[in-house]
Parts: sequence; C-alpha cells; structure tokens
Amino acid sequence: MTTATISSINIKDITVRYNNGHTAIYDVSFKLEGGTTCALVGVNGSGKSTLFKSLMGLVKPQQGEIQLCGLPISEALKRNLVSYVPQSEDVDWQFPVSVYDVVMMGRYGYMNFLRIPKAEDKKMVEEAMERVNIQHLADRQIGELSGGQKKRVFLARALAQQSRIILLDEPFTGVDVKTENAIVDLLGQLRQEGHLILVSTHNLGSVPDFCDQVVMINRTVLATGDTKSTFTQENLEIVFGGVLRHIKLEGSELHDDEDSRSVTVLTDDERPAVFYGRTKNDPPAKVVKKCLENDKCTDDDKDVTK
Ligand SMILES: Nc1ncnc2c1ncn2[C@@H]1O[C@H](COP(=O)(O)OP(=O)(O)OP(=O)(O)O)[C@@H](O)[C@H]1O
Repeated sequence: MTTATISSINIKDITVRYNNGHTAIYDVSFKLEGGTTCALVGVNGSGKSTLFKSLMGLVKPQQGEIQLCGLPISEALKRNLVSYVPQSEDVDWQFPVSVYDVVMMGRYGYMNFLRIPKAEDKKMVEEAMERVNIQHLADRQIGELSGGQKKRVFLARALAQQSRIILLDEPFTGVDVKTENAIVDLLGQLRQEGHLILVSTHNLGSVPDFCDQVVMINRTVLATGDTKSTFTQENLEIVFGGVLRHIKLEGSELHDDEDSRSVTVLTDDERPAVFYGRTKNDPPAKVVKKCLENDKCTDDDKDVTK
C-alpha cells in the first residue's frame, strides 16, 4: 500500500480567519486514521463547517498545516481521496440538475475536461445509487426531493467518488429515523471497508452508537480521543456549557412516525450521555425542555404532541 492510499487526516495547529477579521478556529490539531468514524461535535458557530471547508481547500488557514493521506490538500483532491457531503444550506437546490447528474459529479475527477462518462463511471454511479436506495429517483430534479433524499444523493456522490476520506456535515439534519438508521448502517460498512469518516452532528444521542472517535471543539479542540473515554459528561459540559442532562431514548410511545424511541432522564449511575440541553432557556427539543423543568419525565411529558 502506498502512502497515499492509507487513509489519514493530520491537522497541525491550524487557524482560520475570515475576511471580516473573525477568527473561526485557532490552533486546531488532531490526527485520525482509516477504519474510523469520528464525530465532530460542538455548539453552533464553534467552527465545524469551517474545519470541513479547510479540509476541502475551500478556505485557506492563515496558519498551520493539513495533510490528507500524507499529502497536501490539493494533491489529495486531485487524486480523489476526499469527498464532502455539505450541509443542506450550502447547496443551491434551484440549480437545474438531475439526481443522476449530481451522483455523476463524484466521477468528474476521473474524467478528462470533456466529462464524457465511461462505462466504469456509469457502473460506479449506478452502484452508489443502489447502495443508498435512490435508483428510482435518478431522473428527478435535485430541488424536488425531500431533505432525507437530498442527503442520500450527496452520500451517493461521495460513494461514486470512491474516496478514502468522507466528510459529512450534519448528515442527520432533516432526515427521518429510518434514513438516519440507513446512513448509520452505511457509515458502519464504510468504516469496515477502511474509510476514514469525519461527521459533524448535533445528534449527540447517536454518537456512542456509531462513532469510535470524537473531536470536541469550540473554536479550538477541547477534547479528542476514543468515544468511550472522551465522550463523557465532564467533557460534554465543557463543550456545551449550561445545563447538561443525560437522557436515554427508548420505547415506543413518543412518535407517530417510525421513531420508536422515548425519553427517560437517567440517574448519574445510569448515564451513557446520549442527549443534551444547552441552557435552560434554549433546550434543543420540546421534550427535553419539559424534562429539564420538571427534573423528571412524566408520561404526560413524553407526549411531544402536547
Ligand atoms: N464566510 C464567513 N465569513 C465570516 N464569518 C464566518 C463565515 N462563515 C462562518 N463564519 C463564522 O465563523 C464561525 C464558525 O462558523 P461555522 O459555520 O464553522 O460553525 P459551525 O460549528 O459549523 O456552526 P453550526 O453548528 O451552526 O453549523 C461563526 O462565528 C460564523 O459566524
């Protein structure tokens, strides 16, 4: 195996300042290797997207160095070693392009400037669409799709690209539980295949289930390491500040849709740290707010339709 085929991210002391003078991240350093799914967690505005954009060469750090698979970013991009599934807000959904064409964009790096797909490119695109179950949407315009379908299209584009490193910015936002589970399963398979996956998420509940590593940031790295020793109550409190409660999701009463989870506030002894409330005034969900106010959930609280 050559250096370039060993999946790795090596970030050394990077600082990114935007044109308006705002320093979004500073002195960020961490290393990750292939066969890993790493969660990137932090509050809104902590610099997660900035970090992704730095890894994709879309913003240039004023200081520090990034190597992907042992190569400078430009070389790693040239060799199709890294793919990016952006936040939905970063995509122009009005752009008139079909699902098939978006997935085919993952193959552009393998084509010459005329961008005429070869049989191999078409095969990869079809396989990628099948893998995320969107083959029936091939001819639809991207802007017509649901949030979950759009996410799957961009995942398929990343798969078609056959990159070693996959960056996912908020892949679970706006998707239903079935799609979230399908994405989590797919990420598990990709990890098994040796890919390196870095995924930013506010859905802390699922982090221990599918991530073996965690990077916790607030403009700089506050904690990094394996999930078991890093994704702790203490570190979550440092990262998110304010009120942090440990709530287990299970059962079937909560939702009309396919989400069979319910909410239980755990005691300290029981806590696997799977949900959070940022501040008492700014909880992430109605049901968490009720639990925080009452200090425990009654059956009535669990009915989120009220
Ligand atoms: N193009 C830009 N110009 C100036 N400042 C920016 C720009 N993009 C982001 N920022 C600022 O940089 C900081 C980090 O933003 P970033 O989008 O990286 O955070 P984030 O952790 O991804 O947030 P969220 O969880 O809300 O998506 C924020 O204060 C944001 O306002």
